[in-house]
Amino acid sequence: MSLLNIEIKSAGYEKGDSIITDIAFRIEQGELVGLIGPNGAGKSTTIKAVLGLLEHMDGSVAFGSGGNYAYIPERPLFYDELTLWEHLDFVAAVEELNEEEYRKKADVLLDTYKLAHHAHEFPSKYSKGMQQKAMLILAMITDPYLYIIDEPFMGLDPDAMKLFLDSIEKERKRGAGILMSTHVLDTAEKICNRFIMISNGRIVAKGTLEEIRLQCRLPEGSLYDCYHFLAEGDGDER
Ligand SMILES: Nc1ncnc2c1ncn2[C@@H]1O[C@H](COP(=O)(O)OP(=O)(O)OP(=O)(O)O)[C@@H](O)[C@H]1O
Repeated sequence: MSLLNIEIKSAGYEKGDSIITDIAFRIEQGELVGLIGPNGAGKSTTIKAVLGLLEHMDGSVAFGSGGNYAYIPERPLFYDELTLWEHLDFVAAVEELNEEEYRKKADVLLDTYKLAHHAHEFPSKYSKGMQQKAMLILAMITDPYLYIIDEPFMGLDPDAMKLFLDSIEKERKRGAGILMSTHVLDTAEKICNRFIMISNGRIVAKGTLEEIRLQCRLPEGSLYDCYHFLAEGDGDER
């Protein structure tokens, strides 16, 4: 059974308003799938459809059984009056995590991401990159079977970027599936197993880089070359 199986005929923010059309794909265990496309193409809308946040949704979204999924939004969200440790305690309570185990795991993650000294401060006051790292820790603490990540690279410094990529790889090896939207194509090309390219609310190509190259007739092309070929002329006009 796939970790995620989505078949959207049409979806949008208001009844009858179709922003995305005929979007269908699956995510299997241990797969990192890149959701790629120009500004306004419909990547965030696709993610919102998966999360069940759209007013208009004609189609189906099926999650594989066996645990929880984690959503990491493009703009981190925190409770103003809670410290990072209090956020961790909150997530642990909601997810009913074993106290001893999650505290041990949290210590390691806080250390790895160099947030141990800031764990009793308010994440709402962190820098952008620190907030992104905090969001990632809050997601990883729950051992999700599926991650849905909207543009993770903005604001991360080179060390944080490497940490993030290492974490993603570790989670993938554990068997978690990951759907990740991004504009950072050279990184996506290196780390994603498959891609879904969206333009004007529709899938214009999907598959491995090899398969996308074939679809674009660019046998030697980079992901950027294929993206450029597929998105050319689309811009953000709809
Ligand atoms: N809350 C909203 N209400 C109405 N329309 C919206 C809303 N959010 C986005 N849209 C519209 O949906 C379309 C797709 O936007 P979406 O945010 O999904 O694009 P994206 O591919 O994630 O772009 P970006 O790369 O800029 O983040 C755009 O035309 C946008 O104007």
